Amino acid sequence: MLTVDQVAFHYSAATPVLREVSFRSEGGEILALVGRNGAGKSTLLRLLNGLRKPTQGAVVIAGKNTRDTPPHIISHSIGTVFQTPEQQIFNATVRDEVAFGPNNLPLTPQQREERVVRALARTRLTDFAGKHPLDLDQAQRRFVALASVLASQPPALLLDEPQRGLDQRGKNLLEEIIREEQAAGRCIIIVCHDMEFVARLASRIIALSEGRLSADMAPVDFFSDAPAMAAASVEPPDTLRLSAALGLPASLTPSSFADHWLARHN
Ligand SMILES: Nc1ncnc2c1ncn2[C@@H]1O[C@H](COP(=O)(O)OP(=O)(O)OP(=O)(O)O)[C@@H](O)[C@H]1O
Repeated sequence: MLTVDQVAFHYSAATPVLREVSFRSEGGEILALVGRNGAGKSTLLRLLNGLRKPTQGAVVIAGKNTRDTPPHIISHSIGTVFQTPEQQIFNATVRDEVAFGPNNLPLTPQQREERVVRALARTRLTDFAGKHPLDLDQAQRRFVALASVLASQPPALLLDEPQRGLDQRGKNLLEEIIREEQAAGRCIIIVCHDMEFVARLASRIIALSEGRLSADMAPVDFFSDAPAMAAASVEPPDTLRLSAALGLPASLTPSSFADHWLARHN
């Protein structure tokens, strides 16, 4: 469904930002894109959603090569929630914002309505449908941006620091929605600096270091690999540190830590 093949990119000829980046996803998985500031994560997102074209190599999403497909067509295959929701919200009501995607798809009025109602319900925005999105708080605006992407039902989702600014309830809701999208077979790519969130959710970690792919690993392997973490400037989540300190098998979540602990003491 998603192929990134030997991609290189530079904004100016002198400084390559991405080099020889390749990975694939068939969907039904959550890819966490990690790396230090300036490693090229946001640039890679812009290549994935077609806002930028690779200098070399190819990005192909749901059979469409971004090189010869306009971004508004690519957006039917890969929906983006930007780091700052204000970057993408432009309608005067939450409902219109969420309806924008479905209104541009070949759907019946009833199908459009169903998608909007469902996306509003999933993001707990039903009661705010008539409000101006910019009258909502920061966390709700993030969910407006997410709802508008969900309503279009693209096969792939790009989420840039989606958990930022959310309280625990918001993070739980976000996690629930991301897992549902994964279960529906979509490919979800999350740029994230929060390693607790990554450890809980990701099925794969794609790490960038100075514009190169430095790791494409399962989280449990990545968080047990000190050189891989150092290259991406990443610290392991607390449960991993604790399990390492106690000589227990690597645990990505408190519940798996508890299982290993109880297994040792029973
Ligand atoms: N529009 C641009 N024009 C020129 N250089 C840019 C532009 N955007 C980013 N860069 C440069 O490209 C490199 C990669 O930046 P990018 O924003 O992709 O990294 P990042 O991994 O997303 O960083 P962060 O975690 O801080 O968001 C950096 O050196 C940055 O200064």
